[in-house]
Amino acid sequence: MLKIDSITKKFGGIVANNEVSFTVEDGQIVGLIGPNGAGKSTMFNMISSIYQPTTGSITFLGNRIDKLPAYQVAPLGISRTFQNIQVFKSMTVIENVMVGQHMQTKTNFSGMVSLLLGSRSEEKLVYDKAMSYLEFFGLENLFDQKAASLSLGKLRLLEFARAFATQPKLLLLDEIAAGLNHKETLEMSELITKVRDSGVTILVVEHDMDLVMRICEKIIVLDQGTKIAEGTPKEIQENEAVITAYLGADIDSSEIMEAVI
Ligand SMILES: Nc1ncnc2c1ncn2[C@@H]1O[C@H](COP(=O)(O)OP(=O)(O)OP(=O)(O)O)[C@@H](O)[C@H]1O
Repeated sequence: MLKIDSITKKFGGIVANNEVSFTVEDGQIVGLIGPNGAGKSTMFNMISSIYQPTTGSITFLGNRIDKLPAYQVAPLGISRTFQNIQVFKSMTVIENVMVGQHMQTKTNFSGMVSLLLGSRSEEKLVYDKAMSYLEFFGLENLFDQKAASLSLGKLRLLEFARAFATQPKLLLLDEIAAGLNHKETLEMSELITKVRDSGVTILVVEHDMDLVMRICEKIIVLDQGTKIAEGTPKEIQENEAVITAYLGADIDSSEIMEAVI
């Protein structure tokens, strides 16, 4: 589904990604991990075309996307959430999801605004569909609440629901569990798996190792811009380069995973 081929991204003298290559297969949940500053967000920003790579290529479903502007990449079937949640805080929960749906209807954004105002016959259809997304994410009882009034956990769910409502083929989740408590993180893990089971391929950037190890089939590890490991959760937990990158020291691998997890 997604092929990252020898991607390098430089910001002046800083090499944020250095010759990074990996693939994401259809139906997988893949984790992109690494210590702070490893280049994870930069990679996400290139896949969603916020940045263009300095060199290398990104292919999505057989099409080169690394030179496309972001507004052309999203309709191809890539959606994302952001580390700093980006929902419309003055809109209600259901309105946020309806806006997320606009790419999948014949209605453009201004049409969607009139739709939100209730002037189109398509409204009920879009509203009902939005409500079914809210039910999927357990947010249906909050449908008429302003997003600004939601807790962090519910806001993360709302952003997830809004991204899912665009009906992506590939969903990029950027630290979706950041700030969540243990119970919320467990629920988020189950939700991510449920979304994948509904037919969406998922790439996650995540610092919560418990979540990553539980849900990912494959994990890519970056350190200082360079890919240092790739493998199953078990392989990654036993990888010496990963252990050293996280703790900056040579210690026993059983200790590291306790420390990291
Ligand atoms: N727009 C930018 N301009 C200059 N340098 C940048 C820019 N974006 C990222 N960098 C640098 O690129 C490197 C990789 O940053 P990036 O944010 O991708 O890492 P990360 O793995 O996502 O880190 P974190 O886990 O802390 O979010 C860092 O040295 C960062 O300072």
